[in-house]
Amino acid sequence: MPEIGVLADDFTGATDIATAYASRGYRPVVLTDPAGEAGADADVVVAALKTRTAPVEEAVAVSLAAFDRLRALGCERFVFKYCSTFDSTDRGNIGPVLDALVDRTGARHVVVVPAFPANGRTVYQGQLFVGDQLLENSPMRHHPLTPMTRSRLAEILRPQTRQSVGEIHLDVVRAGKLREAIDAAAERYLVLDVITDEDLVAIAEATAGDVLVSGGAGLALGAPAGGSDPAQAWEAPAGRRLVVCGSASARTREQVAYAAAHGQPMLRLDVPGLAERPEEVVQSSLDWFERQDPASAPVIYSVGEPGDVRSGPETAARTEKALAAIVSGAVRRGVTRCIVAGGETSGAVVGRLGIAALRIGSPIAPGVCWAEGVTGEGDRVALALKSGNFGEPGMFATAWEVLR
Ligand SMILES: Nc1ncnc2c1ncn2[C@@H]1O[C@H](COP(=O)(O)OP(=O)(O)O)[C@@H](O)[C@H]1O
Ligand SMILES: O=C(O)[C@@H](O)C(=O)COP(=O)(O)O
Repeated sequence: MPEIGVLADDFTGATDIATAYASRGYRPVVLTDPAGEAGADADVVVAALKTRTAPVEEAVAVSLAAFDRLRALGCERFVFKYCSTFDSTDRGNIGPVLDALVDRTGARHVVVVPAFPANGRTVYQGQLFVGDQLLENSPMRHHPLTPMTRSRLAEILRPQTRQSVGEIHLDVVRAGKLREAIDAAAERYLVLDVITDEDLVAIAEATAGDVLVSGGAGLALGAPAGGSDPAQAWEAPAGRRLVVCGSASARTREQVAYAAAHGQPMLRLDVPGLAERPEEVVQSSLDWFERQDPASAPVIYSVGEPGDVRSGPETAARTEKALAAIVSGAVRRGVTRCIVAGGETSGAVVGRLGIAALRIGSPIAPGVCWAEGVTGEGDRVALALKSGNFGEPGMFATAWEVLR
């Protein structure tokens, strides 16, 4: 029977926190279709949602439905997983989803912990840093869907919620009386400072009895050790490889540049062409893929440099749809192993493939792992759903090595 239910607001976030739980000795399963089955041995069930940029009402409805499903599966403690860079806007839905989950669970306090030190996300004096930069000065400032122009988390969250938001700073997190500080706080949501993994352990210990916590995969990294073998490698299906990138993030652009410099076949998706002739663009991309050396790992990407990002509300959705159609076509042409860069993009790809659940396999980098699913047509595929800003620059070439 699962104990922990996670609502992840995008698909890369879902495999990010699932791989963190696996590294702590838990047996997570990621449900990419809320109606999917968790399996008998899962102790953590992660519901992968595509709500990060959804309108508030839709995000709340989808999250509550997933919460009810997790509770029906037996989960008793819940994690609302959002991005380690707190991706949202004033009209964003982290606040409204939290409010709705508070109503459902009756939680008196909910911690807000996006920090993920291994990936450079830390919180100090309530401000989120990416490496040595404040969030607002980091490349997240230019994200096509959720540009982050402030760094103080309480200031980002307050306009989104009807609840009060406070902060608990590092000296208190480290003083050994964090539970008392949380209980004494007047505010409902509490932004916690975190600089190291030890701080995450202190937070996990202090909140072990909380019905609801919120944050990034760091919440799982601090969790007490579970009972199973962390190495859950499975045999990857034989077949062709493909990398698709719908992420405009700085790290993905570095990975694209690295792959190009190291001889991987590269195709830049014709994003402007999608407006007029989407099917033709998808078909010509698949024709290009078929012409590549079957032993290679071709890369199809939509942003090589920041100037490639096209504005317009339809462009992002069109690009996601095209990349999803390309992966689906490529799977029909023998692809069994695929890296997908970008959270929204990953949601579109997994949805199009008709995969209901993902089993977690070998870790690739902090926050990134191989995951296995079965498509609606019955094909077994290995996917690495990579957050835009995660992974080493060379991972499009090296990630395959950890796949058995
Ligand atoms: N050239 C482009 N112009 C405009 N939007 C794009 C372009 N390429 C990708 N996008 C969109 O940008 C969004 C990137 O979000 P996502 O896939 O979550 O990446 P990340 O993980 O970096 O946030 C997607 O909706 C994608 O379709
Ligand atoms: O917490 C994180 O940073 C990731 O798990 C995450 O949510 C990634 O989102 P994208 O960068 O949009 O892939």
